[in-house]
Amino acid sequence: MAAHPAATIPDLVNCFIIGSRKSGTSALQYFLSLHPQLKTNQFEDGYFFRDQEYAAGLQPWLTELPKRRNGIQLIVKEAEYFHRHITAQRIAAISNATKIIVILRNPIKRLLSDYLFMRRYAFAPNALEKTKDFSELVLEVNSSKVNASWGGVARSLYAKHFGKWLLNFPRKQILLVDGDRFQMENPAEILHGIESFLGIDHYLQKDHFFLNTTKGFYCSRIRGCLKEGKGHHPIDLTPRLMEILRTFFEPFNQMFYQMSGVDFGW
Ligand SMILES: Nc1ncnc2c1ncn2[C@@H]1O[C@H](COP(=O)(O)OS(=O)(=O)O)[C@@H](OP(=O)(O)O)[C@H]1O
Repeated sequence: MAAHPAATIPDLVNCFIIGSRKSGTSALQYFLSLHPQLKTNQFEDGYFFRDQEYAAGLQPWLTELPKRRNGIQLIVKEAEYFHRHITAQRIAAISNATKIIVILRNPIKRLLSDYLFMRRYAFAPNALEKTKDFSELVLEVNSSKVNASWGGVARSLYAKHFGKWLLNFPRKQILLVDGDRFQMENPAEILHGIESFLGIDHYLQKDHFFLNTTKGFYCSRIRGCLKEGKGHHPIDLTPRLMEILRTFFEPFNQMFYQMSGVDFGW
């Protein structure tokens, strides 16, 4: 296990929302931040997988986080942690009592969202997503074989990533959230379950939220919707490509259901 300048601090952060990327992590964090017993990070900094920052110790990282007061829990959201395997080991080494929330969406929908996000916002001008169509990236050249070496596909192989977290955290310390349901329904019921998981008061109610029909997403009545940039119109895939992707992901999904004990029905 990686050495770290800090001693183990059992409840350094009460809970991490670790991903997966493009599954609704921001909405989950935003809605939870309405709870008076929760504080959350403002920026995602990838601290636990960035070797240089991690080696510098906890103090600089901690100063960026909200201060915890009695009775207030700290939740840190970093959508990249789920598939960055070193993170599980490093968090467990420092803060092994911390709880973990994983929100997951249908892996094909997640992959599409990931692609569209990179196409719009990737910093690197030579990012493949900027110049290539989805179908060019997702299949190997002149083939109907899925290109599993493309990061977008790899990030949707949930069994592979979840296994690393199970090696480092007891299953009961990890809560799985259905990101498709979270997006489509009033989020209050799922948030109720999260309040129970965290051991905090049941505060968030259905009437804290409303469906913004223009955006097609639930928003907070008091604080409004998530910032622009969240919520893309999906692209249509041909039935053939859809079938190739379904067949490809099926065994990984089944493996994930077995490992987690939850059948998401993807
Ligand atoms: N209430 C609400 N408002 C806006 N968006 C919502 C909401 N609930 C779920 N979602 C879905 O969240 C998707 C973005 O996921 P993340 O926040 O995890 O993305 S990120 O990895 O942090 O960039 C985003 O995906 P895209 O639609 O592809 O942008 C949404 O589908």
